[in-house]
Amino acid sequence: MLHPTALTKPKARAQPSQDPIAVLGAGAWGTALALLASSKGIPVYLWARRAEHAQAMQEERQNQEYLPGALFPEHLHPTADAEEALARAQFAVVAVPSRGLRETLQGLPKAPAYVSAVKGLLFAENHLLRISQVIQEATRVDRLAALSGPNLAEEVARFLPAAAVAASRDPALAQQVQQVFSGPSFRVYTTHDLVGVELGGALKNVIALAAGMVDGLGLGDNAKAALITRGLREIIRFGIAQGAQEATFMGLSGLGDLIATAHSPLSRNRSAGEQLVRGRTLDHLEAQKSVVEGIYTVKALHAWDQATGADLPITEAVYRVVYLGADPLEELSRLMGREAKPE
Ligand SMILES: NC(=O)C1=CN([C@@H]2O[C@H](COP(=O)(O)OP(=O)(O)OC[C@H]3O[C@@H](n4cnc5c(N)ncnc54)[C@H](O)[C@@H]3O)[C@@H](O)[C@H]2O)C=CC1
Ligand SMILES: O=C(CO)COP(=O)(O)O
Repeated sequence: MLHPTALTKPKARAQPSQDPIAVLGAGAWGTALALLASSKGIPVYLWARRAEHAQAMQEERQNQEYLPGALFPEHLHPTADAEEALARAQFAVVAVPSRGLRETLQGLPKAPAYVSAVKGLLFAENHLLRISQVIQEATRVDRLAALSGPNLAEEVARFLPAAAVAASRDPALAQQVQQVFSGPSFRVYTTHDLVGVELGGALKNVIALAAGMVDGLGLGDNAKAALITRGLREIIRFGIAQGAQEATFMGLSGLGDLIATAHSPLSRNRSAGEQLVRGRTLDHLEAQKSVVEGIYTVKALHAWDQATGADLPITEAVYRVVYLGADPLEELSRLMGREAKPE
């Protein structure tokens, strides 16, 4: 059911000139993106790895498992047949969690271009890999983009207003993505800063874990504002060292996503942080049905920090709480007691 304040959903109009897209991964976010494009009349093939999941979505015309209640428009075609999904796709949106992504892509037919909707990072063979790099390695396709921003899937699927940024070094691809997903409830900007957009989306999950810890410990709004601000500074410092542009992190995929994720009760990363300080175990969080990407991103960043000596104090504190069982209040005093310096 539509939220009373939802913007007018566009009437499904057939646009035969628009080629289909494939969405790989029928979780909450893949499904929300599929809804956005298909509600504009663009044929969307939503690929699920499990045949029974695809079949259930075909019969129920919704994704009961990951996004219940959002009914599928006629142009949304759930399928477990990757050949069918990718046959005529102008591009494939990748919405599979970072773990298992490489193996998943290696087993599928190729698309002419890929758009990462994944907010994660991998560390392998002493290298930190952004998701577009993992996609490139797995598919050998060079036309790559990322779509990122403050986009909680449940809100996007209810056609509540939201905005995102489509990043690609190929301006035509960024515009293609912009055109496919733009609509009355979803405004898409473009940028060429693929590195910045991917890093902003991935690293904010670590700060969201910390924000959840602040909530769980009842440390207050001043503490959370300080964490978000200093967390953003940490993201910017790291991002610039990786070749990103500072301005990108002040945009939707940096500050914007941090605000949404660090505050929203819908964010799985924020609530994972809250649950951890209230005694939930890492095993429990990993066993949950829905992915908590920050848990893996913080591990990858820690490995990178160990290998290179990057300066990531908040990230390291989160790592120690999540993986070493450190006391979050001790980690906080360690952060508060760091050497005094100018802002
Ligand atoms: N949920 C959200 O609000 C948003 C999520 N994202 C990002 O999108 C990505 C996907 O997230 P969600 O759709 O929310 O996750 P989800 O947990 O709702 O669904 C994950 C989907 O991937 C499948 N899957 C799980 N492990 C797999 C594997 N090893 N190989 C192939 N498929 C696998 C699951 O069956 C499920 O269909 C994540 O990187 C997340 O950070 C980005 C923006 C918003
Ligand atoms: O990336 C998101 C919102 O932009 C979703 O955050 P969670 O994965 O924490 O739910």
